[in-house]
Amino acid sequence: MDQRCAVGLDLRTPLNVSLSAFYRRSFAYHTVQKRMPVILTQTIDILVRTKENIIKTYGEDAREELKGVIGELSKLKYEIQTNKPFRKLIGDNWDVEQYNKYLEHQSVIIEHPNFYNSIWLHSECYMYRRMREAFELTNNLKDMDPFETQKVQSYNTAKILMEQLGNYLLNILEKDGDKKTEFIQLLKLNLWGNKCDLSITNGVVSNDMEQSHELEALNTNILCDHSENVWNAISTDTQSEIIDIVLDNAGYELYTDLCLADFVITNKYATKIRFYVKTIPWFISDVLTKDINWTLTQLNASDNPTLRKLSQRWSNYLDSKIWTVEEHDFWTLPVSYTEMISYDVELYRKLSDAKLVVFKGDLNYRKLFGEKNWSPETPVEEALQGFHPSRLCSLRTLKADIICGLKEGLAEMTAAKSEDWLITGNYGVIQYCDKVVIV
Ligand SMILES: O=P(O)(O)OC[C@H]1O[C@](O)(CO)[C@@H](O)[C@@H]1O
Ligand SMILES: [Mn+2]
Repeated sequence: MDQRCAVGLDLRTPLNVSLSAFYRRSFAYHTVQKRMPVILTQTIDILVRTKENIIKTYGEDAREELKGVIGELSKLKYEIQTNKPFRKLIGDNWDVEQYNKYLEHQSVIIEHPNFYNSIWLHSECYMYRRMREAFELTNNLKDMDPFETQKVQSYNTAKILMEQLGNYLLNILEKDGDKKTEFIQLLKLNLWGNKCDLSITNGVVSNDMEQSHELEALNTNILCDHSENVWNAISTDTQSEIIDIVLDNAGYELYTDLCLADFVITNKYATKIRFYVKTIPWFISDVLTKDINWTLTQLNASDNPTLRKLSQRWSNYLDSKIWTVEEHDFWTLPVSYTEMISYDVELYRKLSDAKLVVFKGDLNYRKLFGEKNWSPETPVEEALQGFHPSRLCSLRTLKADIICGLKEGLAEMTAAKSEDWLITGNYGVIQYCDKVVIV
């Protein structure tokens, strides 16, 4: 464990120590203090505003239950604001047991784990899992996604960008261009798709991406660019023909993921792509299976021929199992990926069968690199702390104060240009790590 208990409040996070709201100058503190209560307030607001629609969809019996859910969410907000200790989760799912075991283990290390003395990952995941619990314990609202309204808005905001990217994709799929250049271009477009995330904006849909026609200009903000290594990893033959993509957000980001996957399949760099989704509503915008189906239906109903064409191509990939959607509860546990082997060894083995595993987004980054305040020059291989199921790639725009794998001095230079460089989503990394075999 780290020295959280040994240092006073009001400090920046010490090096090599777990991120936590215990450190007042951290983004974790700001998140627990300001952002998490706002997310709960907004979710409650939406439920209240759309009450009649919800009842129409889920039936009259849902009326009282919805009240109960709103009550639970308000209670949770109060618990955060008054820093109450975490309680055990209720339910019979596998993940409930894992959360409770984890809490028990934490209680041995820290007295009464709570939002401000726990590892940030635990505090934040606990909030989303508690939100889920409120729905799960009802009879009629079990399947409800409280973030659906925001996801729909986000999809609608991105339509113009989707058309542009769709035209570009169909064009490069038809012509005999330089595949490496095209792949790297798509990879970078995909990276910037991660700027569109709803939890960082507290659920507010920004039209940032819509305005930014010059995505190219953003590429100068890639602080570590291993695109060439990623290209080499996909374009050289290995025993495996599978590429795994651990998805992050629905909306424009998901669309960029599907575009990249189409390019990979059409050009035969893999024969199969497995998309890993969350099994419960998560960090507002994270992809669930139903979001993929919904997206394809929307694209198919579009008045734009490019979007319709892509939807048909992608539905065919799914029907013929060239693309599959994979559900595992592990992804929403409050633990880092070094712990995957002990929580879900089958999943670790499954990832090992892929020729490359692509991790999308900021939260995956935090989990890949153990939610620690690394010195920015720490090599990626070291910060992975033994998590090497296969060749790994992380595409992430910076939205949390954790970073590794940067060249000497780059962190300081970037901070001098932009004080908030770690959290605005304006900077990105494309980081690659070869499979490391420990003998
Ligand atoms: O969708 P992403 O890229 O994983 O980002 C989730 C966001 O939520 C946060 O956890 C903050 O609450 C950040 O780490 C990150 O900005
Ligand atoms: Mn996300």
